[in-house]
Amino acid sequence: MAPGGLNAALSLENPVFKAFITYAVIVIVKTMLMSIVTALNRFKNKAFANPEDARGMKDKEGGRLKPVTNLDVERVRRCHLNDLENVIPFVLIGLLYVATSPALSTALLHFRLFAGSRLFHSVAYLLPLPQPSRALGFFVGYLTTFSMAYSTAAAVGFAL
Ligand SMILES: N[C@@H](CCC(=O)N[C@@H](CS)C(=O)NCC(=O)O)C(=O)O
Repeated sequence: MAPGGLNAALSLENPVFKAFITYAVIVIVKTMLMSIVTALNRFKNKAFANPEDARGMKDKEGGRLKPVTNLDVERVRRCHLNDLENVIPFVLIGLLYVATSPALSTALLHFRLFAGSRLFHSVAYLLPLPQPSRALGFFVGYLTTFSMAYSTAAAVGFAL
């Protein structure tokens, strides 16, 4: 723990905390944008989740649009869910990690690897790129968060 303890670690004077806030905001906003990408794909494919969402829109025969499952929309939804499965642990573990006052260079390496891997995961999922591209994006991010979790637990001496 740095001199000044938890207050100093979780202060805007701490460059590690400031870097964490920046990268956390990037991956959270990126996750939020998946809702917009989902909505755009719903309109593009006329694939709505609820009857009321398709109000005023007609099918090819001029009838009322019925809710349908669309492969493209489902792909975006899985990508969004995968972000949630990974970004939430990163943000929670990241806060604990910052509290242990890691070196700035080590912390930045973790934050950049995580953010870069999540952006790559989405590109690989949405284009899509051939596997194992997406799996690589997933595992780099997953292992990065795991490494932060291990460092955090080690910093407190695995105090069970
Ligand atoms: N919830 C995930 C757990 C495993 C995982 O995240 N795998 C990565 C690499 S293959 C992935 O992109 N899965 C696709 C997905 O979550 O839709 C799944 O069902 O696949």
